[in-house]
Amino acid sequence: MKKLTFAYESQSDLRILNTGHGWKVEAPQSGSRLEGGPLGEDIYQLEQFHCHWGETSAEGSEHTVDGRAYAGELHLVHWNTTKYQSFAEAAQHPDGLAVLGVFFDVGNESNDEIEKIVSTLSEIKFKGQFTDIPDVIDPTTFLPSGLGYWTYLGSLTTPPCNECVIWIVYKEPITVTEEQLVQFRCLSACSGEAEEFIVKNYRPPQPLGNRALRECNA
Ligand SMILES: NS(=O)(=O)c1c(F)c(F)c(S(=O)(=O)CCO)c(N[C@H]2CCc3ccccc32)c1F
Ligand SMILES: [Zn+2]
Repeated sequence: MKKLTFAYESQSDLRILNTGHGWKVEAPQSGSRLEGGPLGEDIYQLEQFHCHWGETSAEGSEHTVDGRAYAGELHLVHWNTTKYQSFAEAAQHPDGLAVLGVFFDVGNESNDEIEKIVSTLSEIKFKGQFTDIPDVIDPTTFLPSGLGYWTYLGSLTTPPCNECVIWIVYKEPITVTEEQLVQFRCLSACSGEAEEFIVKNYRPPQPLGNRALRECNA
């Protein structure tokens, strides 16, 4: 496969939302582009990013490697702007979306970019709340140093689970702290006073079936 190439811009004025299933950062009309690798000749534009976690650090990722789960997984969701006019249209086609997955390992040093997200979570405790992220976010800082990845054709892991995703999962995890994951788990799934914490929001891996998995050791 050709090398995966990023043209990621630092993003300011990003909005973070509590979806009731977790947090997501919207980057509409972002100038951040992804191409190459398994993406053929098309250009994919960053639409949003979010992440998945578990109630303990023994679980939380939506992919496992030889059966091993990681403490969480960041997803950078892109859509094919070469072929389709909107995200919604792209989500109806097998080559519509490209989602970059980055595993979280728990370690001692907190991830500064994730800290910019964590510092806003107290303002979006309840479902439906949103706030602006004051800092500038550079999505490339979420990526591990080693850019080897696995890729396969799969689906959204959230309803409607359209089979429209070219998954690109990095082999090397990034490090976050237990405290950062604890903050994720303090988000509430409800909009009202009732507090039902989003302690886990990952979908367990599904059978690979006859899907072909390819890898690139960048
Ligand atoms: N793991 S995943 O990458 O499959 C995945 C999610 F897991 C997830 F939670 C979300 S969401 O937007 O936070 C909640 C559902 O809309 C999306 N959002 C996608 C799905 C629908 C939609 C519509 C507009 C923009 C992004 C998305 C998602 F692509
Ligand atoms: Zn996801």
